Amino acid sequence: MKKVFINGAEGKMGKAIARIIQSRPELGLEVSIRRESGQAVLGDFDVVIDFSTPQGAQEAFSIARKHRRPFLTGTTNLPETFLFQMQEEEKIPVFYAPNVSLSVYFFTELVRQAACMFPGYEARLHEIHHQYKKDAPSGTAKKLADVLELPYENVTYERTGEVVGTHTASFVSAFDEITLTHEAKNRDLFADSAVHIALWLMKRESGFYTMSDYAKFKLKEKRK
Ligand SMILES: NC(=O)C1=CN([C@@H]2O[C@H](COP(=O)(O)OP(=O)(O)OC[C@H]3O[C@@H](n4cnc5c(N)ncnc54)[C@H](O)[C@@H]3O)[C@@H](O)[C@H]2O)C=CC1
Ligand SMILES: O=C(O)C1=N[C@H](C(=O)O)C[C@H](O)C1
Repeated sequence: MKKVFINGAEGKMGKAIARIIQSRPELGLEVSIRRESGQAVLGDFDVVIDFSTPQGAQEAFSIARKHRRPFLTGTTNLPETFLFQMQEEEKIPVFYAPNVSLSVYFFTELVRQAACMFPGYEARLHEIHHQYKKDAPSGTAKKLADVLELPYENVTYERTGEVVGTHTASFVSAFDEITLTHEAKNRDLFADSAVHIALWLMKRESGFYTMSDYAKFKLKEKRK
């Protein structure tokens, strides 16, 4: 059994990840550490999965480096300096994605292609999330804004109810409008993917990995 250290363990994502690990023994994983803010880490672990806060992610990264264990974070709104630090990492495998879902990765590629297909159209982005979400716009919306070369200030957003996460890219002209929407219906979309990425990350060399690396691996695996 491989031991998983969940950082932000009592949060919405932390709990969903623990539930998936516990309900699927065939994955060969067990939760060995559940860390919340300020807690010391006692015990052994093979991989760190972090969904917490920017501060929590940086603490967990330091712990992963100290113990030389792979580190996966999906925490959003991370400072540029920390993103740079992760990108430069040479001691351990590190994975970061503002959205760990493969379907969102391919949705982002669709949006990239649509932007090429509709030059001269005005690109717009709108996202909707649950009332508890701390950052805005979402990490996913910022990634989509980068793809569309839109300033983050132009992204519109709503915070309401229990919405898991909806992202809409529109291409607008005076005569028509093309709309692409990804709607996450359940947080397990992210939690299940995070668990599979962690399994994959444990087999990687030291260095920095993103969804693009993971998607390439999955596509190759499918072709076999
Ligand atoms: N990359 C992705 O696919 C996804 C990313 N997220 C991101 O994950 C993060 C967490 O999301 P949720 O679980 O919804 O939030 P949440 O607020 O439900 O959970 C965060 C947890 O982190 C804990 N925490 C706070 N400071 C900490 C510290 N210093 N060390 C360890 N734990 C600490 C909190 O007590 C809480 O239990 C957010 O940044 C969110 O945007 C969420 C869903 C998917
Ligand atoms: O906080 C959330 O819930 C989510 N955060 C991520 C983001 O900021 O893009 C991903 C997902 O949309 C859910």
